[in-house]
Amino acid sequence: MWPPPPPPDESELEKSLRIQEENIAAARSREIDLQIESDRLEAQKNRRPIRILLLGRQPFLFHSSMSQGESGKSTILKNFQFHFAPNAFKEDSPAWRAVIHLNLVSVVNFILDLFPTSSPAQARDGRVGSPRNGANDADGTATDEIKQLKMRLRPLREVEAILSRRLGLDKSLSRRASNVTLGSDHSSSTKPTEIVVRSGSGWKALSRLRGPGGQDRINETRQIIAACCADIVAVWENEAVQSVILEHGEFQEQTTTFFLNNALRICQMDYEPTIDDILRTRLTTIGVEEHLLTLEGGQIEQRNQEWVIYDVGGSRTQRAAWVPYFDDVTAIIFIVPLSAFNQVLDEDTNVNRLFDSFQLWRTICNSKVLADITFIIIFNKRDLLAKKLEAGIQFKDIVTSYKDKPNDAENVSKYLRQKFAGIHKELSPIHRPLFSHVTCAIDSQATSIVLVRIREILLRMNLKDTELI
Ligand SMILES: Nc1nc2c(ncn2[C@@H]2O[C@H](COP(=O)(O)OP(=O)(O)OP(=O)(O)O)[C@@H](O)[C@H]2O)c(=O)[nH]1
Ligand SMILES: [Mg+2]
Repeated sequence: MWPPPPPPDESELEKSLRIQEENIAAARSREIDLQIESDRLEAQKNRRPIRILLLGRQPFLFHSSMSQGESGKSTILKNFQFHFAPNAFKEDSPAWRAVIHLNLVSVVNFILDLFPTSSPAQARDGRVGSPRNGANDADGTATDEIKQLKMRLRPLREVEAILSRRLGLDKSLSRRASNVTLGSDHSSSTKPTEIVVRSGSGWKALSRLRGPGGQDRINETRQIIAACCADIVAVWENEAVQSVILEHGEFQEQTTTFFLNNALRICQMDYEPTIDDILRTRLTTIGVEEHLLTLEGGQIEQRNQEWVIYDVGGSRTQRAAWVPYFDDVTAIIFIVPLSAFNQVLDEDTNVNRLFDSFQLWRTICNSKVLADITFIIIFNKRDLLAKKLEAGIQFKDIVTSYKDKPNDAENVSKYLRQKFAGIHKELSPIHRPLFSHVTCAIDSQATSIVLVRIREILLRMNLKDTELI
């Protein structure tokens, strides 16, 4: 017990000396406490942030066809933010709402553009069509219902323009097949706009800005979308639209159909994006994006730990840009889209995407600069792999070494894990660990289990690096 009780026969002088000593000791103790606290804060400040490089394939943006959904780097990043920094993630909600609205509106505009109000032949001759209700005319002109919807939904053009501007959308990179119609060459592209944002453009902050009329204009778009709700739903439910969509398998794969299926909810004035909605957004970023994440939960030693996550472009032309980021990273998370096994590269249609991932993985494993770095592989898009295999696509037709193993997602994932682990082992002169996980990044619940494991690995590696263990 401090201070100890006074001796029973203490004189006045002894008492005053004792109190003086006790005060000095108490002040000293306070000083020590303050020093400990300040050392702790200093250590925290100097604590090395965990640096993570997210690698995987990225689209090659200057190809004439629309790029397909990629490995899911940004989706994994969103999962990290949602699980480990939920408050900061929530603050971005208005920005995500704008992106979701833009995803929805651009796909609606795209669909409407597929139906010309007059056929190309009529447009040439100046003839007026005689469309039938309920189905698309044989010559590709819009039906009466679609014509009316097109007219009523005209304000969505302005909404798309406003949202694109507010989000800093890069027009020179975003391609849209607005001149593609069913009456003309619809085989060339039936995919909606690819929304492209240049890295570092601070789009989240931009969409929140209260610049001259900034927030007002965003609110205006929300009102227009709410007013158009019934017509947007009608477009999606229209028979002619559905038959066009069904015809084109590629469109089916687009996550944008998710927003159309949920249009009624998303178009409400009081709509707040859910995590599922946010994980489905499609926002292609080119260049290197740096994201700072301050852990909000976890164990005491993990709290306020800073993570810097680099989302790095993966197309062949962008790979030289990676090199400066290799320095000083704690870990590389390499993302392989499992479903890409039967797709080719946009930039070279002779190269299968899966084989390109093998090649890329070889390069990374071979790199001397990366010799001491922790490697984590995420095999993503398990759901889409399962869908393709269930639809009858044979994995062994593309990867012949698979031979007669069962054509299901579990066995194919296992096989690919072994393949990638084999390359890693072959290219590691001395033993180094490899952590691999299979995910479906749009399933936040299931992904959280993987992320918690990754966090443990990263913290362990970081402590080892700073020689604390
Ligand atoms: N079905 C399914 N879709 C996914 C999965 N992971 C990501 N997606 C979707 O795939 C699309 C592309 O994902 P992104 O995370 O943007 O891919 P990325 O690697 O960042 O792509 P780029 O930035 O273009 O290189 C998004 O619309 C995601 O919602 C998954 O596991 N399953
Ligand atoms: Mg991305």
